[in-house]
Amino acid sequence: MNKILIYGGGNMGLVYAKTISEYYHAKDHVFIVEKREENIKKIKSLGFLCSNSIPENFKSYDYIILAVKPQDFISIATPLEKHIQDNQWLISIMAGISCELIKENLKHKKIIRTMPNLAIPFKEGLTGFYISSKSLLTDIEKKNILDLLTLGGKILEVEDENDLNAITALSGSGPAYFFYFIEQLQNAAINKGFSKEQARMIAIQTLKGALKVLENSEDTCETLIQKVSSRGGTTEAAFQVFNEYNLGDNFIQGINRANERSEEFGQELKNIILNK
Ligand SMILES: NC(=O)C1=CN([C@@H]2O[C@H](COP(=O)(O)OP(=O)(O)OC[C@H]3O[C@@H](n4cnc5c(N)ncnc54)[C@H](OP(=O)(O)O)[C@@H]3O)[C@@H](O)[C@H]2O)C=CC1
Ligand SMILES: O=C(O)[C@@H]1CCC=N1
Repeated sequence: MNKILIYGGGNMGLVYAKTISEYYHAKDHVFIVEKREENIKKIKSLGFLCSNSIPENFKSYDYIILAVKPQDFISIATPLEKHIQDNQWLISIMAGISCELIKENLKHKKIIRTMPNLAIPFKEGLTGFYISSKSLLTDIEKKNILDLLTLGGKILEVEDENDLNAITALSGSGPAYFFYFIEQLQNAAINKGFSKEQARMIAIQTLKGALKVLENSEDTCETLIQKVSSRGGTTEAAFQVFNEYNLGDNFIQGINRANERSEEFGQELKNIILNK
């Protein structure tokens, strides 16, 4: 059984701790390094090993998941550089931080950069990943890492690391886009007099139904939209308004901005390092 240390016990760090421990039916091979006192208390109350600094037996951990915010990477670089062992693989989930930047700051080559999403605990996540220094990865290590990433759902390897910025904007941030649209449907239902519970049920069931249709169909989304739209009917009327406001184009612009934001993280971190 592999031992895994998670640096950063916030939303995603905890998601990984829970997912890994549920899979192994054990918690004692997961260690979380977290700085926030209230988080440490919560993590310990869930039965995980946790402290605000690297544990004495750090060497015994096979994989180190970097789960702090991109701008906090620099705060973990110094302690990690001191302790990191040649055999340990780093699995970063930080948006926008390149393997090169991690390599330079930790003087360590074994890095997998990944981009998961919030659906990992339900095994319906999508994790894009890029392997830096592939030649250093043994078959057994590759299997272990892919097994670990697959615990959360589907995986997608990219050969060009820049594609991870796009994955971040698409499926990393993606759940939030859908929550936004669902919220609008809920708000519309509430405005029409339905209770909050009814509005939530209407929105969720409509989404589930649409997803089922899509998954079980070979039609494109465009064809499916046509199938819902009776000529001169309500759906067509809604789409006339959506098109008038360029909803689709605006949505894509938002995704493009998220992609740029992911690219910016790396540059911002470089500036922080330069000004230190
Ligand atoms: N949320 C999501 O859906 C996704 C997030 N990601 C990536 O995952 C990473 C984590 O995101 P998320 O979990 O949302 O962020 P959180 O802020 O919830 O979690 C990060 C945690 O790390 C702590 N931390 C910061 N610096 C240190 C340090 N030096 N030592 C120990 N702990 C530290 C933070 O404390 P404090 O708050 O006090 O700074 C915080 O509790 C990010 O890099 C993000 O890009 C990737 C995919 C999806
Ligand atoms: O919003 C963010 O920056 C992170 C990366 C993808 C999802 N959450």
